Amino acid sequence: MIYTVTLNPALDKTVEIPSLTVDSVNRITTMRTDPGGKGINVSKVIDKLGGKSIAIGILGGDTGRSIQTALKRMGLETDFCFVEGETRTNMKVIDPVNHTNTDINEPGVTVSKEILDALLDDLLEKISEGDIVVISGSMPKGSPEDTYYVWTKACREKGAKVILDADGALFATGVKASPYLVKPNNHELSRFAGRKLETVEELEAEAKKLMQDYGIKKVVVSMGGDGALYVTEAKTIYAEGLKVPVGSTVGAGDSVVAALAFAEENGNSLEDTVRLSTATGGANVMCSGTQAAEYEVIESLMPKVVFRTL
Ligand SMILES: Nc1ncnc2c1ncn2[C@@H]1O[C@H](COP(=O)(O)OP(=O)(O)OP(=O)(O)O)[C@@H](O)[C@H]1O
Ligand SMILES: O=P(O)(O)OC[C@@]1(O)O[C@H](CO)[C@@H](O)[C@@H]1O
Repeated sequence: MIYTVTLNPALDKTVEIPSLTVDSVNRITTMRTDPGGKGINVSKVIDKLGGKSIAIGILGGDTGRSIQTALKRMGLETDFCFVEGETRTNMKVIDPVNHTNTDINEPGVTVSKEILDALLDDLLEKISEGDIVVISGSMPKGSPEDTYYVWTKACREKGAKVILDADGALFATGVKASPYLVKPNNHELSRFAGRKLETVEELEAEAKKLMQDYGIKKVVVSMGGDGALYVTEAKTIYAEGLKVPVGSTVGAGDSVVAALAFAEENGNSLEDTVRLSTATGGANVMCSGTQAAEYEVIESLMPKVVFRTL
């Protein structure tokens, strides 16, 4: 089974504002809302790929209830813990004239360490050897900085494979617990390295260093429209990004993580994983908001994926 952990979900409100201008009145031309937060997006995409997952995490208030209802309506299995406060609403502003995507993310609810510990205990009771646990996104206020380290270590000790997708200090502490796979984007990996990594060679070297230093088995470095680098002990593959019409790039990384988890569960070869992840990423950027792409679109893109072993 695949479990996705979203400690700080969000209702994503995606609005279109042609020629967005700061210090001025801006008018919205279209808008949509989607249940979001990185782990939740992963669960939505796994479902489209034909897989099953259980989405866990923390929700609060009417916004939290509307997210839970939307996910149930999609047929997803969930097991969220409800806390005091209101789950955040994140604004995603798309400017179709200047081709920009601007994220305005709220901080989210405040939680206590006791709530996090209870949620982790609950997860540890559910998981067993061979399960996949996807831990991604930011954490609610009040969470200790080492939360992803603690969760990764505990899940790993139960024999689960942890996929970690986080940024900054959450990533830097999380990797110390040896997750199975990490998926930083090139900017996140640069921040971790403390210097700008520009070439594929520099990104591959840093990914290999991560694997050596922390015992991580696989590192996937995504590079937006420039594709992704898949680094394993056996080989490294570079996949070009697909040329697709862009609806919204928000959640592109989550869709790649979903494909990676799904491929891992199914024991896919690295080549098949690369094809599926690239097509899933491409199909999802064609969608508006954080809507998950239909499998037919993903399938139609698979033969177009271009990759090479480095
Ligand atoms: N403009 C684009 N055109 C085609 N494919 C894209 C584009 N942007 C992203 N992708 C696909 O999605 C994958 C992940 O994108 P990206 O590197 O932006 O992830 P990310 O930074 O983690 O995203 P996010 O944090 O918004 O979820 C890329 O490797 C690529 O396959
Ligand atoms: O604030 P975080 O947790 O880092 O990111 C949250 C978020 O931007 O990530 C998803 C896209 O990846 C969105 O659904 C959501 O709004």
